[in-house]
Amino acid sequence: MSTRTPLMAGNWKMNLNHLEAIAHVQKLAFALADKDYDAVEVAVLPPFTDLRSVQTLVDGDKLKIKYGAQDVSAHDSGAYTGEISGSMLAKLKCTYVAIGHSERRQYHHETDEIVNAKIKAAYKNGLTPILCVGEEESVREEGRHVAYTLAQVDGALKEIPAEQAESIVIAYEPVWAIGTGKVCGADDAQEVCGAIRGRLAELYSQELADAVRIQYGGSVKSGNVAEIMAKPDIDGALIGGAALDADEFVKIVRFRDQ
Ligand SMILES: O=C(CO)COP(=O)(O)O
Repeated sequence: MSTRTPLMAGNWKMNLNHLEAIAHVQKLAFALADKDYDAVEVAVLPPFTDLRSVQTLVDGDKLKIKYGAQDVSAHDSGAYTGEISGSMLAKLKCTYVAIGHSERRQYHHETDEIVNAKIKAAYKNGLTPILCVGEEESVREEGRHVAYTLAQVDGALKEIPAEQAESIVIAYEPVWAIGTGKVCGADDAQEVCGAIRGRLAELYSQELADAVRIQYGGSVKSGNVAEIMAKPDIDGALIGGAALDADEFVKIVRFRDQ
């Protein structure tokens, strides 16, 4: 029986301004009870411009909800126009930072080397990375999805010591299932999440692999989350569209009731 606490994280992507963010987090805080947080860790990943407002709300009302960013610069500081450093996120008391989301890989040409550098920047600043991996549809059609995803894991974790890697969260998000309504079958998701855990055992140790949380992401909704969460190597979900609806996100957090 796993002792891993499930992590349900809402990736808002480029949605909700800071005023909408406050209203949304207040709704979540109102709906979620202490027993929800005992069963599940709940996090939101708003746009950078919302983080200060979310921090003020979470700190002021002592909310149990965690928050983090959707990306971080690989650099410490300096002439990097438009970038946000790990120390800036740490100053806002972010817990998490998503790294290597497929939309960053696709639209911003982030390679495994860049992802690796960003993971190092996150750990340097005490942030917990949510490393996103997953294959495009063509790769799955060719039956190379496991090898492809494991190569992304290898690249991202290069030179990351066990003392750091033991806290990482890995989100398996098959690109073809993101925002498409095409959810990956629970067995297919388990296949890759199980393989990721196996790779962590090879790279580090079985003990470390057993401690790391592996999420599934891609068209997760209240109607499919229970089936996905029933799989032994899936420890939570990274939720896009459905996380923008507070009622739906709360239902996902309460996946055991679905
Ligand atoms: O990319 C995702 C979360 O990071 C998933 O997005 P959807 O839940 O909208 O498919």
